[in-house]
Amino acid sequence: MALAVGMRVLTRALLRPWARGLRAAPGRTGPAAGGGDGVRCFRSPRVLVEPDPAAGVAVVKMRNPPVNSLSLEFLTELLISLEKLENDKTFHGIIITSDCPGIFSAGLDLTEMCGRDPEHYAEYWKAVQEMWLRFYLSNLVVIAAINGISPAGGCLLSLTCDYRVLANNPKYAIGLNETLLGIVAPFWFKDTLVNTIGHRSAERALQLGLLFPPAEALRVGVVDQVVPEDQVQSTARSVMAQWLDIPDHARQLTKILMRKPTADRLLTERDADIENFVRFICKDSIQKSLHAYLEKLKQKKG
Ligand SMILES: CC/C=C\C/C=C\C/C=C\CCC/C=C/C(=O)SCCNC(=O)CCNC(=O)[C@H](O)C(C)(C)COP(=O)(O)OP(=O)(O)OC[C@H]1O[C@@H](n2cnc3c(N)ncnc32)[C@H](O)[C@@H]1OP(=O)(O)O
Repeated sequence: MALAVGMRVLTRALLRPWARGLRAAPGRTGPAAGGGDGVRCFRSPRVLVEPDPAAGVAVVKMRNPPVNSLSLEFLTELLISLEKLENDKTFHGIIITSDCPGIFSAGLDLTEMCGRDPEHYAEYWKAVQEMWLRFYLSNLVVIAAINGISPAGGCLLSLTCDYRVLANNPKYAIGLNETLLGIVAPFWFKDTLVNTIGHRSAERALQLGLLFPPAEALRVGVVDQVVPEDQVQSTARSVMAQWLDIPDHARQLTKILMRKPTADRLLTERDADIENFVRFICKDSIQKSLHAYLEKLKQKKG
């Protein structure tokens, strides 16, 4: 009993620095509907939360069609959903997955980084940082059930999770492919990849902008498991059950021990990182290449 209380105090002390200033901004979430068992179901236009209170797990489905690009509004809704689940003692784990067929997330929303003013770029980048910090340091067990392609920011979101299950579909690929767009993955994207697959593999993947198909993703360690498409959700559920078997305080403290130095680096350089991003993204050459890339995506259909 005394040990459990001591652990709770220690956990709070360790988590406190991240709790401050990391609250999600108010957004357009819909009213929470009371479930029959007293557990709240969260709804918002772009995030569907399916709670399983008996298991202590919620499935968070991203539905920002057509490609789950991480727009400012979508990021805000994701953060609010995460915060609500973290604040509800019923939940110990979340599974993040996509409601858009064939696409986990197309990454950062290119329209947020193209043709806007510096204030907008700063606001957007702060939201991207927030997404990374909040998911990376979440006290919940977070498992990615990756049921579609997951480039760049989509891969980053997966990398913040504790475990990644990828559907074995040759059309799907995952990786930080920023260099292919003529942009540079920021240091905290890089650090997260290095922490996951090691320095040498990360260097090669980042320089070449590699998007790994399932077998390669598993071999290099970008994902932990590749399973048939129809088993992605059930596999995520059974992995979650294993993780939830571990005493929560011990697991949470270990997660923080492992991730704190990486998160601290961004926390101490957060404003400078925003300034760097704004300077970089405002460059004519970068704007031109992002614009051309967006046009190419649009013309692909026609
Ligand atoms: C020294 C260093 C100093 C400083 C560094 C400082 C800062 C660093 C600076 C920048 C870092 C930025 C990091 C960026 C991270 C990112 O995530 S960038 C985004 C990367 N994503 C991609 O490249 C994916 C692009 N999309 C696709 O490849 C395809 O859309 C798809 C494979 C995901 C899906 O293909 P389809 O199903 O065929 O769908 P369509 O291609 O037809 O797309 C439908 C629709 O959606 C629009 N769209 C697609 N992706 C995005 C996106 N990421 N953002 C916004 N919009 C997107 C696409 O244009 C189509 O639009 P419409 O034609 O329907 O209008």
